[in-house]
Amino acid sequence: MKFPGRRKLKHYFPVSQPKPILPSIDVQPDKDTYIVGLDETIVDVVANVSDEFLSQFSIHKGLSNLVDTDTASAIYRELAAQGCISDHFAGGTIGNTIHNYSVLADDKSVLLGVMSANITLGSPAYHYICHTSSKVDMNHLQGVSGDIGRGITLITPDGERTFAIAPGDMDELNAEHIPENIIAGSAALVTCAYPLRHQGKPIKQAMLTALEHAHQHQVPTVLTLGTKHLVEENKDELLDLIKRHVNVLAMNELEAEALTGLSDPLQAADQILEYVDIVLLTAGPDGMYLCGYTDDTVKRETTNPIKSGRLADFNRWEFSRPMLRSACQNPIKVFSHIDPYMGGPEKIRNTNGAGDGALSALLHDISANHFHKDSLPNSSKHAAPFLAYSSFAQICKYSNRVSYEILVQNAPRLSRGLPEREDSLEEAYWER
Ligand SMILES: Nc1ncnc2c1ncn2[C@@H]1O[C@H](COP(=O)(O)OP(=O)(O)OP(=O)(O)O)[C@@H](O)[C@H]1O
Ligand SMILES: O=c1[nH]cnc2c1ncn2[C@@H]1O[C@H](CO)[C@@H](O)[C@H]1O
Repeated sequence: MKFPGRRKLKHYFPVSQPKPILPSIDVQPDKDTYIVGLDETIVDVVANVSDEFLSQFSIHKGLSNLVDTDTASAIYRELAAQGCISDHFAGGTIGNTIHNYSVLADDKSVLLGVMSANITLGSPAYHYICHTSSKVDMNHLQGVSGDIGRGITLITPDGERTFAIAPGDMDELNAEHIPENIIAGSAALVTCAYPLRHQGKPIKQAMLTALEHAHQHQVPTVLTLGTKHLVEENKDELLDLIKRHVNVLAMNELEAEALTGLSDPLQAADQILEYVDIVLLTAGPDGMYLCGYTDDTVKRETTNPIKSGRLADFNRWEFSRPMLRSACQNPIKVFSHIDPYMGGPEKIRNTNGAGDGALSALLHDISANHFHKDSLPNSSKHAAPFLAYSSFAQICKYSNRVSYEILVQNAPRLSRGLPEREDSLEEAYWER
């Protein structure tokens, strides 16, 4: 082979040197830092519609609606006839979260779920694979004969997104495809409550098995609630699952209210902290809350202005780092809140995936702590068994920033990482 430019022969094949080790794509539990996500694999079929279109098919705005095959086909036909399907994006709330994690961390993650065994051009599975980061290890997926799920994503003129979900084979994932060793070596396991609405399907048991493995191997477990009516319809079962298996619970304010009956996000988070160690609660234009525990001996006071809501001076200890409640001798609750980055974008393209983006940033912080602890166990950063690398306030900033990035684009997944250094917020703000 001829190489371009002038080279010395000995540089062509440096046989006296050991072969360079090529980075492997497969996750290696003893070497890599990674997270595992279990999801209903779904491709989002995006269409812009009017509010009347939603009423025509009795679709509840802002929520994830399960539809049967006939209704899905009728919606699809109508959208195709009106020519308003704009895109196919890989979706699924956990698929989005771990893809974003891999983009932000520039590191590996593992996806557990199903995938069509035979993928044809233009099929849902094809779109899914095309739009997923190569750092997401898909070697543990279960092959199925049919299609993955289709999430018809209906965007109304206000930018709000509503789903009509046609499940396909997305719920066929079975417990035999849950690799215990991969979960045991991970920095966190993240999954969602959606499988609970498919009671007779194998995915529910697969999810429980994954959570049990994580629990057994002291891997932090993260659950996201999905959508409001799912919480309303499965509240008791969900609460039971949360109390037994979940460390970090993510939700929006509607799901928090459905779970607790409390419309005030702070009060809802306060109550949910009786069951879990960290609560990530996103509240659309009202920003987000990150709440949890730290030990009294390592609490740190904020230098930000003190805020009060239904709880007085609630953000006082937001410069503390999260800990498992069981790891604290004297646990204290910590609450942090942040308004949308730069007051929110001037134009929201699509809110789809904004909450998933926030969660991926939190997961990145948790895995960074795991990595740092593995590399430098004696560092003062690990003087106490913290769950995350940064403080509640800092994680809020990061999560909020990622959500902003999702709001200004059409897809629910990041196409690139965040800039290393942000412009000064003030300058960028006043320039626009
Ligand atoms: N209208 C808005 N204006 C400003 N910021 C917003 C708006 N909507 C969302 N955000 C930002 O995005 C974050 C997450 O949004 P939201 O609460 O809508 O998530 P979500 O309902 O869980 O979304 P999804 O389920 O689609 O991932 C908010 O905490 C906020 O920072
Ligand atoms: O029933 C479901 N199961 C799994 N993911 C879902 C379901 N409904 C909607 N989404 C996913 O949620 C993401 C935004 O948070 C969307 O990308 C959509 O695919």
